[in-house]
Amino acid sequence: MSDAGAPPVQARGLVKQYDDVTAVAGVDLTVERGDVYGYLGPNGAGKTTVLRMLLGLIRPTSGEARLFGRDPLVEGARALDGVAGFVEAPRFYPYLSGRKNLEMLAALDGHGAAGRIDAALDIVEMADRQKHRVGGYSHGMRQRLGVAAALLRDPKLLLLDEPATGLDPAGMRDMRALVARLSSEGTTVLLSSHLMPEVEELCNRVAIVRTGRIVYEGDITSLRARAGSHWRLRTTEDERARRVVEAQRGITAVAHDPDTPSAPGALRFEGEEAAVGELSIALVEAGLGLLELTPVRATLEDVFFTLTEDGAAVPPSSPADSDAVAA
Ligand SMILES: Nc1ncnc2c1ncn2[C@@H]1O[C@H](COP(=O)(O)OP(=O)(O)OP(=O)(O)O)[C@@H](O)[C@H]1O
Repeated sequence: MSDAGAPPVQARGLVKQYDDVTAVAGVDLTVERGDVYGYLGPNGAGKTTVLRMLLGLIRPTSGEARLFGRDPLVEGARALDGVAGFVEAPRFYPYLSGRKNLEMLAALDGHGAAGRIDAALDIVEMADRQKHRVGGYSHGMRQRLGVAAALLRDPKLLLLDEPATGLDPAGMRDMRALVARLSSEGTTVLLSSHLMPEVEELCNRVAIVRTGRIVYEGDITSLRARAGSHWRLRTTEDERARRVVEAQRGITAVAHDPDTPSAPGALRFEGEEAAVGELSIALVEAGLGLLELTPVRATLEDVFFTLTEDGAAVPPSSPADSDAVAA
């Protein structure tokens, strides 16, 4: 049953097992109204599989998904009221024009979709190419036509699987502008991506996934705060500098700085600004010349790689249910 206040997307304990491959290993996910939610992970992390389960295209091995409170496996097409998007690349008849493809989709969809074709083509800036055969479209134009097809449903929720992947820089910029525009007009968006800069630019919330499991979920601002920072120091005398740094109150995690190969004696450490200020005085008082003392802030890209690369601390995968229904 639909619930007027239910979030656009809610998943609890989603698991998808393919023989010995756990594609999705227990995903909890809530997308609230107005979110642009990034489902971010490297290739093979299970992004497409999650989107397929959310749309009811495949059956989870265990767990459940709701769209506006409706279960796509129980309510079928009705659960997809107000929901649109594409999983992997959108597909069209290549020998028909973009417009003809949209007309066919609109005829299947009903609900006034035919009346929205012109507006949808305008929004994705494809009006001038609508009469051309899709077979001659660039990848970016096909992606935009995919979004136009989704807009025919007048969606309150858009699910987009890697919408900018494979696009050239201009195509990426156009796609990002399009998503930002749809969001500003009130559409909730869930998009998958393997590109942190894209998610950082577009999304207010993010789930970072690795081998089917969420390793971070929350808003981008908190993720940025978590990125942390350290300091880099170069002086005229490496060994003595290290002793002064290690003796300084408030300074921790002192180590050689591997990011400065041209200066093998460079140090890195952590500390509040006040302690670093005192350290700089102590260094000068010890007769050391300061060549560099720089705060180094980790980027979100760094955090993404730390969370998703092999060896990152992730709880072990739980065995998936055995009563799988093959999709
Ligand atoms: N139908 C299937 N049968 C067997 N294994 C599958 C199937 N679909 C996906 N997998 C496996 O599940 C894992 C997750 O795949 P999925 O396509 O969801 O990842 P993804 O994050 O979307 O990656 P990509 O960005 O490369 O598409 C992969 O190891 C994949 O090989």
